[in-house]
Amino acid sequence: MAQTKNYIAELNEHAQKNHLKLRFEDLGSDGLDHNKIFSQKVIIDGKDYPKGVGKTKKDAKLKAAENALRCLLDGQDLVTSAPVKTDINYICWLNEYGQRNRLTVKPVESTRPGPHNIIPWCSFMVGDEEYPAVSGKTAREAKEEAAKLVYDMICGSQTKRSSAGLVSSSGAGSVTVCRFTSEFEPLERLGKGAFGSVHKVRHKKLNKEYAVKIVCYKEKALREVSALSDLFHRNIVRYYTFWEEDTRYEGDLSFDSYSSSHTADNSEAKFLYIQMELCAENTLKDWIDEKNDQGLQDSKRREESLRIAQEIVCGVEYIHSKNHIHRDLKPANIMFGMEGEVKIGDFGLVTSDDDDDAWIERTVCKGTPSYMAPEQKSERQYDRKVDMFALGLIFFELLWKLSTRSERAMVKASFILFLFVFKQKQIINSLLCEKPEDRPDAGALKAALEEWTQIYNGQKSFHQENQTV
Ligand SMILES: Nc1ncnc2c1ncn2[C@@H]1O[C@H](COP(=O)(O)OP(=O)(O)OP(=O)(O)O)[C@@H](O)[C@H]1O
Repeated sequence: MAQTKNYIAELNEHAQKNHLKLRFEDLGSDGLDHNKIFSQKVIIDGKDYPKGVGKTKKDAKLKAAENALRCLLDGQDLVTSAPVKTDINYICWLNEYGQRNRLTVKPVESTRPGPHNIIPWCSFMVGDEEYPAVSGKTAREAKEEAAKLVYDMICGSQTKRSSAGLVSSSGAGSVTVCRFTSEFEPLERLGKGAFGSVHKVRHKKLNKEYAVKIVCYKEKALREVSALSDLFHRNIVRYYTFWEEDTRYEGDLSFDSYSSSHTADNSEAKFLYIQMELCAENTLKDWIDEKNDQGLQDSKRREESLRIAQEIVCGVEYIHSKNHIHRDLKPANIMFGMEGEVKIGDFGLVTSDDDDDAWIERTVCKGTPSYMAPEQKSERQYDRKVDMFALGLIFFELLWKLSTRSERAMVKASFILFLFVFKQKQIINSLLCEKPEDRPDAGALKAALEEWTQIYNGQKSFHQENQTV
């Protein structure tokens, strides 16, 4: 069962830390004895915060604390003592709420004798939940008041904020707080891919930085989340959580063209927000470009390349051990952690490879064309060896200045020379085999790289010793 957060304790702590004078005010109750509704509000340094309502005093207090915390942490405007005027049609809102959540919404209208005349009363049944009855001067007013009460209890009297990105409105009068901007402070947009964008954010309460990727729910997003949540490895970008929102973050202009083509005709379209560890801003693509600009095929580059190659293959071995195929390995999808360690990211095309021996039928042509294995471009059946082919090309780029596709093709053609120079014959040659079954798996590649490193280090120390004699 989902646990309610202790907003009262959190608010007390916040007030203590910031030397604020905090008190709760009991606003009494409404309704009949068996079906009362309680209200409370928070007053901090003499200022009122939105009231909280609930079926018990404790619920109302909790809701009031939650409302105040939201205001304080988001910097939301305070409510004034004057009632907030809204143009929300509460009955419409309630009907839409019922439709969205597949709950029946039924008004229960009645009349009760008053001191001078008959008074109309109304309450609502929403699903199995019976909300308190309230009275009005007319039957319509009683119904509206009853719907407003349900709205207050569900939304906690939060008033709609006008600033962009903080509230998402998903229908006439419907107001929901956007989790992205209420929990996080967006700092900058880090990247924009074909399906969405990635933002650097700060968690407001934890004061820690993360990356949040926002993608349209219907595309590759769920596959990405599901794979990431299976994976926990030093060389794979760490996943924390995801959530779904009806709308995109409004500060995210990258969706403008996307949303018009993908969501305009689909009011059901939702967005997934994926919270991940924040990596350094430079990807492996930037690393390669930088080395190529320096123009040297020096020993330092070879040493660093070897370390990077080893870490990539460790990550890939782990991905394969969990029966996943990445399918889009390329330098732009390989990032670095804050200590320089490799972090494989972008699991948007990941697929499962449950059967070790069988070639599973897959969608043709998924991945980035220039890194695709031959069978990935043309055949419906391929396996994890497509990742090994991409690794072969990545290793080439790590070691050599290959800036264009034609250069890459040329090096493949003058392969013998390349292999002779670097004694990498078996490894890279085998990774780029046309036939997937001839390519090594990640475990064999890792072992070969370790051997290569030992030989390289041995040669290096031999060379250094000879130079110092
Ligand atoms: N965890 C992260 N930390 C820092 N930057 C990140 C992180 N994840 C992604 N990025 C940045 O955002 C860019 C786009 O991310 P990503 O590749 O996941 O998006 P995408 O929409 O799947 O892209 P593509 O079109 O390449 O498939 C990356 O190239 C990288 O620069």
